[in-house]
Order: sequence, then structure tokens, then C-alpha cells
Amino acid sequence: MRTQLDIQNNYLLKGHSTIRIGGVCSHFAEASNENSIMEALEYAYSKNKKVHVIGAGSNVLIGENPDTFVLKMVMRDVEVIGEKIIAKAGVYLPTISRIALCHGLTGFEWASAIPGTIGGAAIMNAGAYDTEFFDKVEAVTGIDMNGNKKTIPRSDIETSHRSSNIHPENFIVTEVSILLQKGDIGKIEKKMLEYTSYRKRTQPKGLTLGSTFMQSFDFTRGTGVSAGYYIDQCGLKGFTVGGASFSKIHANFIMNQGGGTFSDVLDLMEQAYYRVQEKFGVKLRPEVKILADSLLTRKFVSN
Ligand SMILES: NC(=O)C1=CN([C@@H]2O[C@H](COP(=O)(O)OP(=O)(O)OC[C@H]3O[C@@H](n4cnc5c(N)ncnc54)[C@H](OP(=O)(O)O)[C@@H]3O)[C@@H](O)[C@H]2O)C=CC1
Ligand SMILES: C=C(O[C@H]1[C@H](O)[C@@H](CO)O[C@H](OP(=O)(O)OP(=O)(O)OC[C@H]2O[C@@H](n3ccc(=O)[nH]c3=O)[C@H](O)[C@@H]2O)[C@@H]1NC(C)=O)C(=O)O
Repeated sequence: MRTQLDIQNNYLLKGHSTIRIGGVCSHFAEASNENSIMEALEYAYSKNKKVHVIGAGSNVLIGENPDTFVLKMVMRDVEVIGEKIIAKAGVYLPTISRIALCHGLTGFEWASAIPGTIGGAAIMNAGAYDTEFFDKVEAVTGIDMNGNKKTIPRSDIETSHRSSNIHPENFIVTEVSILLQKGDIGKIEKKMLEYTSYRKRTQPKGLTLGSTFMQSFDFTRGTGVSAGYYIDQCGLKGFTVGGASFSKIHANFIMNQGGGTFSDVLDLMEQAYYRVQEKFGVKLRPEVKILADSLLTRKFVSN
């Protein structure tokens, strides 16, 4: 019998999401290498459970008691070869920005205060300040749900706003190769400070999942429009359900004010979805990933 992986039953997930909401999953383990991923897949298959991967949990809203195997990526090695940085999936984005700065490499300044991991960023095509994760990616390596290892070159990866054709239900990202350019250390640091300062001015601190909904494309203006703009225009800043509210600083951020629940957050999302649709005819699309067994009563999630 294989014993390397420490699998825990009936595990409380709350601490693994940055909004600090979430119930008990049937199985939980931390993957520190590829073997542990293989072992988790085998075990989940034997128990007929789906595997859900989490990184920093900065974008995942966790339901009451998901009957699933949650695998947290804690693979955190980083290698720098010339202008290339090869990072394991559990490495935090700001760590890469700081390593790039130390090596005088430019192109990853945008991520210096983004609270996610490389793996989460690859699945979601993370981005900020008109830059996207895949702008600097050379290849993504991972393991499919049958246990096969595969490296996907950037040329085979299709991306759009906050999405790529790498889907977590088929593929667990283990490593990303990022190609940057030599730059001026002073300029790199200045850019990082500017981004961090913009973030501090425009986004709230606290228990949140960052942007709740994606930007919507405005065809007349030919640009993406912040969901925060639409939600704000509907007068929802500060609007509260139970222990959760829309931030007074940025309307697209839902804050857990203490004691907020999964259903409080879904109720807020529902309010925003229907009010924005009524006022602007725009259908907001959730940016947050929802880890829950059933959402059949919440039609807005799949609209
Ligand atoms: N621009 C900004 O200001 C912010 C951006 N973000 C971005 O949101 C993303 C969240 O990152 P993170 O907190 O680590 O992710 P999460 O832990 O929140 O996971 C989000 C989803 O991504 C999938 N996932 C995560 N890691 C992996 C992996 N290694 N392999 C396969 N699937 C994976 C999972 O899908 P499943 O459950 O289906 O398995 C999970 O539900 C990042 O892209 C981050 O940059 C977050 C906050 C602010
Ligand atoms: C926070 C995230 O990413 C953020 C990223 O940090 C910022 C900065 O570049 O740009 C996106 O937000 P965003 O579209 O809301 O951009 P912001 O710069 O915050 O806001 C744009 C504009 O919307 C308007 N706005 C925003 C919030 C608000 O309450 N009211 C309002 O009117 C303002 O005009 C503001 O100038 C990303 N979100 C998405 C879904 O693209 C995340 O992914 O979790």
C-alpha cells in the first residue's frame, strides 16, 4: 500500500480560501510532488470522487460540504535559467515577480501583489493592468486525469479574458515556464511599486476573492468594462446580505465581514447579476470559481 500522501477525511476547507468561507470536503491532501498527484488521482478514482485542485484559494468560493477530493498544490520550487523562470504550480505570483527583479528580468511586474499561484494563474489566465499571464508563458506542464504527463507549448494554448483552453477538470498544472527579458532593475522596481500603489488605492483589504465577475466587452467602445462600474451604478456599494457585503471601495469585491456564508455570497452575486442585467442589459459572468456539489437553483452561475 502507498502511504506517501497524507489523505485527510472530512476536512474543513475554510482556511484554504482567502474569503475564509467553506465547509467540509470528503477528502483533502497536499501535493508536494508529481508522485503525490498520481497517488491522489488513483485514490480519488478508487473512491469515485472528483478531484478539485486549489492553489492559494484567492479565487475559489467553497460551498457547504463538497463531496469531493480537494488537492492543494504546495509544489514550490523555482529555477532561473538565463531569462527563463521555471516555477512549480504552487509558487506564489509575487514570488516570481521578486525573483525576476533580483535577476534584472522584466515582464512580470504586474503580478507583484496578486495573491494567487502560478497554477491558478495558468488555469484562469490571470491578469492586471492590461497584461495577461500568458503574454510571457513559454509552456505549461501538467498531468491529465488519467495520470499522463504532458507539456503544452504556448502556441497550442488559446486564451481569452480570464480563461484558457487548459481546463482544471482535465488537467492539473504542475509547472510553468516563463520567458522574460533583461531590463533595468530600477525601472522594474518602480513599475512594481506603481502597480502595488494603484492596487492599494482602488481595492479593499480584507477577506475577499478579488474580482467577483469578469469584465464585460463593450462593442461600441471596443474595450472591456469593469463589472465594478456596473455594480456601482446599480447602487450596490456597501450592500449587505448576512455577513457579506459589496465593498465600499470597489463594487466588484465581495467582503466577508465576519460570519459571512456561502449562501450570503451567492445572494449578493445574484443581486448584482439581475440588477445589472435589468439596468444595462449586460449579463455578468462570474470570475470566481465555485466549488460546490450543486448550484441548480442559481441559474445566473451558468448563464
Ligand atoms: N488580478 C488580480 O488582482 C487577482 C487575480 N487573481 C487570480 O486568480 C487566480 C487564482 O489563483 P489561486 O488563488 O492559486 O487559485 P485558486 O486556489 O483560487 O483556484 C482557482 C481554481 O483554479 C484551478 N486550479 C488552481 N490551481 C490549479 C492547478 N495547479 N492545476 C489545475 N487547476 C488549478 C482550480 O479549479 P478546480 O477547482 O476546477 O480544480 C480552482 O478552482 C490566479 O489566476 C490569480 O492570479 C486572484 C486574485 C486577485
Ligand atoms: C482583482 C482582479 O483583477 C483586476 C485587476 O486587479 C484590475 C487592475 O488592473 O483590473 C481589473 O479590475 P477592474 O476591471 O475592476 O479594473 P479597475 O481598474 O479596478 O476599475 C476600472 C474602472 O471601473 C470603474 N469602477 C470600478 C470599481 C467601482 O466600484 N466603481 C467603478 O466605477 C472605475 O472607472 C475604474 O477606473 C481586474 N479584474 C478583472 C475581472 O479583469 C482579479 O482578477 O481578481
